Amino acid sequence: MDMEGYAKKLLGESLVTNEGEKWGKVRKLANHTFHAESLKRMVPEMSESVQKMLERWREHEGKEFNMLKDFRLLTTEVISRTAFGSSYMEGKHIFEMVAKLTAITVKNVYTVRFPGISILIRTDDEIEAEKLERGIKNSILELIRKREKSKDGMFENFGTDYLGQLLKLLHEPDTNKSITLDQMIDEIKALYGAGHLTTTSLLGWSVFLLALHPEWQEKARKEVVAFCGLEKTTSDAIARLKTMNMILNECMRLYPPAITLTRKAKREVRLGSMTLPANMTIFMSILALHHDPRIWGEDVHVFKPERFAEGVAKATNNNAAAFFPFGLGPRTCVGQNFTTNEAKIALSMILQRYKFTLSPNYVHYPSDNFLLTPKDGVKVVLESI
Ligand code: HEM
Repeated sequence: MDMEGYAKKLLGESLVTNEGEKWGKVRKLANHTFHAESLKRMVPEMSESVQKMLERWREHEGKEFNMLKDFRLLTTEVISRTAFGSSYMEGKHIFEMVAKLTAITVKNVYTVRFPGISILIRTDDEIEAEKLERGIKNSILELIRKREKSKDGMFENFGTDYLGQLLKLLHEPDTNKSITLDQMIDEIKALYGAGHLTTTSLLGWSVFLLALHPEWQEKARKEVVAFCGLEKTTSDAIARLKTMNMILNECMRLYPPAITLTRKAKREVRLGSMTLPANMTIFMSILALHHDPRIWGEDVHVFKPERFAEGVAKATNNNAAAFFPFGLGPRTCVGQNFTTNEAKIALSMILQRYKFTLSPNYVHYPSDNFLLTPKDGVKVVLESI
C-alpha cells in the first residue's frame, strides 16, 4: 500500500503496508506466532492479566466506572507480555507515543500539503510526529537489544514469541529470508498499534451492548458458568462458548472496530456498471455493508446475536463477503483468533464476577479515531455477584 506523511510514520514498512516478498516473509512468521497451538500457550497469561484488572475493580463496585480505560491497560499488557515478553510498564511509553502519533495522523487525514513545502515550512504536528517517530524507534531498539543480550545473542535462543521470531529473521544469514533492522522496528511498531486498540474497541462495544441487553448478559453468564464454573477460562472452554461467539459477531457487525478495508486494483477491472482503472485505491466500507438492510433485513440496526446462531453463512444468506470485521482473503487479520480469545477470556471473567448496567451519564458517541471507538468511554455501574 502506498503510504505517505503521517500514516507512513505510524505504520512504516510493515505487515500492514508491505506487499510481495517483503510481506510474505513476515506474514508466514506472524501466522505461526498467532497460530492455534501458540495461542493455547497464551491463555494463562491472558487470564492472569484479566485477573489483575479485576482486582483493581474492587474499588469501583457499586459506583460509576469507565471500563474503556481499563480495557486499554489490559490489552496493552496482554500484547506486551504475549508478543514481546515484556511488561505493560516496559511498553507503556511506546504505547503512549504510538497513541499520540495515531491522534496526529487522524487529525491530519484530510490535510493537503503541496510537495516541497513541508521541507521549507513545517507545522507543529509535523515536528511532533517526527519527534514521536524517533522516540518510538529508539525505545523499540532498546527492547531488541535487551532481548539480544538476555539470550546471549544465540540464534536459536531468541524465544518463541513475536519478538524472538523476528530476531531470528533479523539474524538469518540467507538474505532472501532475512529482514532489515528498520523493517523489524516497523513490524514491532505496527503490532503495538494493531494489537491493542482494536481489542479495546471490541471489548468496549461488547460491554456497552451487554449492559443495554441484560437478557443476553444473563445468557452469556449462564454459558460461562456451565463450561467454566467460577474457575479461569481454559482454551477448551473458549472453543465451546457459542453464545459468546454470537454476541461478539453481532457486536462487530454493529460496531466493527475497523470500518474500512483498502485494496488496490492490480489491473483494470469491471465492477458492476463501473470500470476501475489499474492502480486505483479502493476503500470498502465494512460499516456500510454491516448495516445494509438488503443483507440483514429491516431490523438491521437491532442487536440480535441469534442471527449468528447457525454461523456466518446462514446469517448473511450465503453471502460471506457481507460480514468481514477482520477483512478478507490472504491479508485477513493475523490477530483474529488472538483477539477473539482475549475478548472471550476477559468477558467470561467479568461475567463470572459482575452484573453491569449502563450509567445514566453514559453518552453514546461512536467516533472514527482510525478505529470505531466510544469517544466518551463506556460508563457502567458494577454490581458484584
Ligand atoms: C477486534 C480486533 C481486530 C479487528 C476488528 C481487526 C481488523 C483487521 C482488519 C479489517 C484488517 C485488514 C484485513 C484485510 O485487509 O483483509 C486487519 C489486518 C491486520 N491485523 Fe487486525 N484486527 C483486530 C485485532 C488485531 C490484533 C489483536 C492483532 C495483533 C495481534 C492484529 C494484527 C493485524 C495485522 C498485523 C494485520 C495486517 C495483516 C496483513 O496485511 O497481512 N489485529 N485487522
